[in-house]
Amino acid sequence: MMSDQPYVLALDQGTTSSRSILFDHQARVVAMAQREFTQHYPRAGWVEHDATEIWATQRATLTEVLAKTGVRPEQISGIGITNQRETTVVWNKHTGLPIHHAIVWQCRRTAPLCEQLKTQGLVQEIKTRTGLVPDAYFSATKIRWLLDNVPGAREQAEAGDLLFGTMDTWLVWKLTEGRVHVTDYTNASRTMLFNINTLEWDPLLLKALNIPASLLPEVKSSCAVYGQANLGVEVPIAGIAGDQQAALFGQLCFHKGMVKNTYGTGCFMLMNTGQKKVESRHGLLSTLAVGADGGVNYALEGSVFMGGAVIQWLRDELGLIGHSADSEACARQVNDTNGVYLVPAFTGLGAPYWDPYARGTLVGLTRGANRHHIVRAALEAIAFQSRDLLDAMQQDAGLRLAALKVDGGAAANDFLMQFQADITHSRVVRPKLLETTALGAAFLAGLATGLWKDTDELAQCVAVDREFGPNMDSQHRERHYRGWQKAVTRAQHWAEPS
Ligand SMILES: Nc1ncnc2c1ncn2[C@@H]1O[C@H](COP(=O)(O)OP(=O)(O)O)[C@@H](O)[C@H]1O
Ligand SMILES: O=P(O)(O)OC[C@H](O)CO
Repeated sequence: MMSDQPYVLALDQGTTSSRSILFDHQARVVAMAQREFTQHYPRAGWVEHDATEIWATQRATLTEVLAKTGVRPEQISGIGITNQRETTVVWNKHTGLPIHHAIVWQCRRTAPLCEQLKTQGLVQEIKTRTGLVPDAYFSATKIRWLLDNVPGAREQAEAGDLLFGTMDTWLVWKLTEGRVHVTDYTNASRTMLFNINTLEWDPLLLKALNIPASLLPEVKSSCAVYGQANLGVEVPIAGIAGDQQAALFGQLCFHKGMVKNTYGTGCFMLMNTGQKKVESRHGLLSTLAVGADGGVNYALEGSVFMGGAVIQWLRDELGLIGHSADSEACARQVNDTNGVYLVPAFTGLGAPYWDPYARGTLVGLTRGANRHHIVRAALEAIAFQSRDLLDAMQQDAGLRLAALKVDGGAAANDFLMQFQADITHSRVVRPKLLETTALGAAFLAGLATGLWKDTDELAQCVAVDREFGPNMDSQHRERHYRGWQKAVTRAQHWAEPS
């Protein structure tokens, strides 16, 4: 079989773009295609995507990759799907049409509903059952909002006519032409409706949020055949994982204590904690991940909402740079930030602060501050937020990390990576292939279909590009970090709860 089907196709459905990447048996990228799609901001703090446009862009990239390479669908052993997590779409199962735009993970519209959950005394129940904190970030309150606000939705849901999905579920539904309604454990664990102890949808939370169970997909392992995609011939969909868990797998963090940090739109640091769920005492989440055998492992996660997105903001809203990559040269024009700190709390602060009312703040400005200082402060902010996560993680796990594995688009920035090593006093290890999210999905699908036989074989496919060693004296490091912490206090609790 291997010689006839030497390829695996990863569909990476991200927050700002849909990508398809074709890998060969050595996990080399044969071809890649990418399409951006529209970000809708109907009100301050609200973010939506059109799921129909997402499907169109994803399908177009798939077609493009095959056309570019001349690879035929029958040569593909399997499809792996990885996706922006939590983003919620609800559709009618008869027409296949979404009832509303998808509500994106970044969207803050359900913050008041989360306040209600807190006053109902559900904080501890949510934490124990789902590993999460009541925050607008997760899918549960987004589903509830759709049922309460889209005319007729509640009645249709009660009648069993509606289906819910995160983007993995939506893509599988489309690829199988409405035959399969499924998700995997990692995506389910981000909904705030899934019990990560029993590995089942949680009846108490469904009741508390008034969400009919008939909306929910079947939950399966991340490494399994879910159904056949119709690409002219049938190709098995054989791997699904939320993008951060896929990156953890793609970075070969199958075992307890291994950590990766992804610098994409947001920053997401995950530590595999093996078969044991670790409950954080420092504002991190417990979530599901994928173990070496493709089965369920637990992870600690720190989620930062604004990572590379702050660089896009410098580019698109402030016009300080022409391209994201220009941020590096711009930051290197100056030796420091001249006392400037930027806290990019544009959609509140995620871990470890969980403050939906925090807002972006630029502090420490003096007459000498220029655009180079601000750009440098933005890059440093990405690393400071990651240090917040790493400190919390090391305290929760009771260990000191020797090395941080990094990936994602902004990990290409050498200035950022060096500053990350300096400010965390850790080695930072960057792989040759930064697309570890897609790689993780490809690995899962390749394992499920027998393209690769085990994780030892996967390890042969991954190579290090560069390591960054810490090079900042400890006094300077801690003084600078204290400056960041002070700046964070200025950003917190800024917006008025509505
Ligand atoms: N060289 C760079 N320096 C800093 N940021 C970068 C660089 N290249 C890309 N980025 C940022 O990384 C993000 C894109 O990374 P990517 O992993 O593709 O994100 P996502 O999967 O979340 O869409 C963008 O926010 C972009 O601004
Ligand atoms: O699409 P990304 O890479 O920004 O990832 C989004 C995360 O999955 C949100 O939890």
